[in-house]
Amino acid sequence: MICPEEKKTIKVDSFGHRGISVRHLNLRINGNHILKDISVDFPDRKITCIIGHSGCGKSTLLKTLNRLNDNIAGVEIDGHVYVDGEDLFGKDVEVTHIRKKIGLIAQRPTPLPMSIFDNVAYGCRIHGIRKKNELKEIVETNLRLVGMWDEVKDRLKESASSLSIGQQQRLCLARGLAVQPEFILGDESTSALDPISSRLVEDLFVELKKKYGIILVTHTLRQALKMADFVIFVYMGKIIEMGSAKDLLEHPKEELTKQYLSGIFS
Ligand SMILES: Nc1ncnc2c1ncn2[C@@H]1O[C@H](COP(=O)(O)OP(=O)(O)OP(=O)(O)O)[C@@H](O)[C@H]1O
Repeated sequence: MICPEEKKTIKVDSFGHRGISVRHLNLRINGNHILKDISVDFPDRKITCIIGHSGCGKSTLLKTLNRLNDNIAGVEIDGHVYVDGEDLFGKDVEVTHIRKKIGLIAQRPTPLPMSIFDNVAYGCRIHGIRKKNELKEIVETNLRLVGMWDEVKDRLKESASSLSIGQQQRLCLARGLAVQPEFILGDESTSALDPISSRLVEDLFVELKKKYGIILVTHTLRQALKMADFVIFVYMGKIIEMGSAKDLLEHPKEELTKQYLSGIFS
């Protein structure tokens, strides 16, 4: 599914699922070449984990897929990212449209300073949904999806900040899912959580891949082993190796990948 060769349109597999295609993506900040000629396909309904040393560009790659690097001072981006055949950097593409399609779950939970209900309803209101009953249904559906409905159904009007950190992270996931994205990006989304909350979110990602394409940055090889269908190893801004999780994690081909994995596992 993941292949580096040149393609201008995204591949639609035999089930009609689509994905994100990155082609010759370069990103510089104040002349520093951070992402170097990245070409990769991220398949739909699979989990792809991006691994690599601190500072190699994992988060920058993820943020680029959500157009979060656009406003960094001194940033220059060239190359292409296609989502449903649409160029992410195309002239007429609106950032809100992209963020609806591709939701990002940050490292630390980022609940908005409002109630639990309003957090989940937030994006839908922005996208024009106003009817109370419709919003109620959306909030319930998405809180159920992240396994939180029973925990919070009697306190929906309470501030989101009253939730535990693990609950806040699941709430953020519910907020992202409420606008019906196609892809979910997770930037070390469990690293601020306790082990039990972390496992809950990991299990959730595995469940969610039935409906969504998921791309996760992780430092935890255990997570990659548990969740990933595909793994990409990045070193100093370049993709060194990519492939099925089993092949790459258990039988890496490249020396740099071997060194990285042996350092982590030893
Ligand atoms: N806003 C910025 N301004 C200048 N340099 C930046 C900026 N954001 C990232 N960088 C640089 O880009 C490089 C890649 O950073 P990035 O955060 O993508 O790495 P990472 O692999 O996600 O690291 P970590 O695992 O530690 O989170 C680093 O050298 C970093 O200092």
